[in-house]
Amino acid sequence: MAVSAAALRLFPSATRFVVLCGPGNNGGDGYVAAAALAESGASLAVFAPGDVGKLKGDAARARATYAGEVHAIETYEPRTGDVVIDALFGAGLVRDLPKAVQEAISRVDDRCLPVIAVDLPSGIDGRSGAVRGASFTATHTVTFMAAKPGHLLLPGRTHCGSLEVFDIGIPDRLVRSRAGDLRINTPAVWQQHARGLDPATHKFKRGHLVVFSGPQTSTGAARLSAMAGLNAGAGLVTLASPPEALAANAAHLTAVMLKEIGKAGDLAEWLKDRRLGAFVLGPGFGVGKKAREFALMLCGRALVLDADAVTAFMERRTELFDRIAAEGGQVVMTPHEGEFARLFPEIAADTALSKIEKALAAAKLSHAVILYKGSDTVVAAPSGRAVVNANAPPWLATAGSGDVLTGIIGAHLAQGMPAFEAAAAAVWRHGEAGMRAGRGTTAETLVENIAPLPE
Ligand SMILES: NC(=O)C1=CN([C@@H]2O[C@H](COP(=O)(O)OP(=O)(O)OC[C@H]3O[C@@H](n4cnc5c(N)ncnc54)[C@H](OP(=O)(O)O)[C@@H]3O)[C@@H](O)[C@H]2O)[C@@H](O)CC1
Ligand SMILES: Nc1ncnc2c1ncn2[C@@H]1O[C@H](COP(=O)(O)OP(=O)(O)O)[C@@H](O)[C@H]1O
Ligand SMILES: [K+]
Repeated sequence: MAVSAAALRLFPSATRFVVLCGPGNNGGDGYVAAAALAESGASLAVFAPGDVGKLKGDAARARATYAGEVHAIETYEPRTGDVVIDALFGAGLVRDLPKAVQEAISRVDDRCLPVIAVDLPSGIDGRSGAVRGASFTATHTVTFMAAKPGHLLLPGRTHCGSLEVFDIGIPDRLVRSRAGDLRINTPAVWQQHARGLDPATHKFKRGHLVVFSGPQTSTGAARLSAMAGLNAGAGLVTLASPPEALAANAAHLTAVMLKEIGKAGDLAEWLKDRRLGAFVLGPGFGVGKKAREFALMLCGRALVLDADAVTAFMERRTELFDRIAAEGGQVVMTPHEGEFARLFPEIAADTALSKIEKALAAAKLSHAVILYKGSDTVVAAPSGRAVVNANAPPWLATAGSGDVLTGIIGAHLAQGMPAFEAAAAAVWRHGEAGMRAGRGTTAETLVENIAPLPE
C-alpha cells in the first residue's frame, strides 16, 4: 500500500505503471502494490522473470491478490510515460542479477524512465551497498521498518534516490535487536555526552587541546585543525610547533596559542602538565620517525591520529596497536580510503566485507576507534559499536576538510567525551558545517561554519 501510494503521489501523470515482480517476497510486495494500483484505476502492466507458478508461501499468496495478467520480463518494451516499480529483488539478493533482469534494467535506463524501488533498488546488496552485476537507479525507494546499510553505504546510496522508511508495525525493540550495535549517526547516538555550559565554567574546564604543527613549509593543516578545535568548543588550543616553524605559525595565529616543541624530550617534559586534555597529531606533520615517537608517547592520553601519523605506521603498525592496547587511552584514527589501505591492507582488500565490517575489523585489530572517511563515513569502536554517517555534502571533498574534522574530534576529546562519541559527533557537526557553508566552501569557510554542539 505504501508503494502504490508513493507511485500515485509522486507520479500522478504516469501513463502506465509497470510493476516488475521477482521470485521472492520482494516480488510479493510488488503484486500487492499492483493490486492496489489496479484498484485505484491506474493503467498497469506486470512483468516477472521465470515461472510465476513457482512462487511459494507469502509471495504466492501475494500473487493471488493480483487478478491481472503477468508477462515475461523479456517482453517488456519500455515506453515514454512508463513509471517502473522495481519489486524484483530486495533483502534476499544472494548473487549477481540474472541476465534477463540486467537486460531489462538496461532498457529502462536507455529510456531514462523513473523507477520506484521496493525495499532496495534490485541489484543493490542490502548488507554492503555493493552492486551485484547491475542495478536500477531509483528516483524513490520505499523501504520498511528501518533503513539498511545498503541504503547508506556507497554505491548503494546513489542508486536509492529519495528514501522513504515506512512503518509496517514491527516493534522498535525487534528492529533494534536485529540492528545490533549499528546505527545511523544522529545526535541521539552521542547527545547524552554533549553537556551544556556550566555558568561557573572556565577555559581549562572546557578543555585544553594540543595540535602538533608540521615543519616550516607545511603548517597550514595543523592551523586548520587548531582553529576548528577552538570553534568546536575547546577552551584553549595550543599549537605545538617545531622551532623552525614558529615564525610562520606566529604570523597566522591569534586566539590559538603557540608553544615550541622540537624533540621528543620537549614533549615528555610538557606532558607532565595533566591539564593538556587532548592531542591531534598528523595533519601536515610529516611521515617518519618523529611522528611515530610522538604518537607512541601519547597513546595513554586522548589522541586523534590523522593523515601522516597514520601513514607513519604503515610498516610498523603492531608497535602502535600494542601500545594503544597497553596504555588504554582514548584513541581515534581517521583514515581516508588510501590511508586505510596503507594501515589495514588485508582488511581493505577483502571484497566480502562491507565498509562497516572493514571499519569494525580495523577497530578490533588496532584497539582504537576507527573513523573511516568518505561520503559514507563509518565510525567503529573495538567493542563492536558502529555508526554510518549520512549528512555530509559532497563539497566536503576539498583540501583541508579532513583537518577540520580532526580538530572537531580533538575539541570533543578535550571536553571529556569518550572516543567513539567524540568521533561520531564530530562527523555529524562536520557535515552540518558543510551544509551551512554551502557549495564551493573551502576548509577555511568550513571552520567558520561549525555550529554549537546540539544539547
Ligand atoms: N520481515 C520481512 O522479512 C519483510 C520482508 N519484506 C519484503 O521481502 C523482501 C525479502 O524477501 P525474500 O527474503 O524472499 O528475498 P527477495 O529479495 O525477494 O529475493 C529472494 C528470491 O530471489 C532469489 N534470488 C536471490 N538472488 C537471486 C539472483 N541473483 N538471481 C536470481 N534469483 C535470485 C531467491 O531464490 P534462490 O536463492 O533460492 O534461487 C529467492 O527466491 C524484502 O526485500 C521486502 O521487499 C517486506 O514485505 C517487509 C517484511
Ligand atoms: N564525496 C564526499 N561527500 C561527503 N563527504 C566527503 C566526500 N569526500 C570527502 N568527504 C569528507 O571530507 C573530508 C576529507 O578528508 P581528507 O580526505 O582527509 O582530506 P584532507 O586531507 O584534504 O583534509 C572527510 O571528512 C571526508 O569524509
Ligand atoms: K527491489
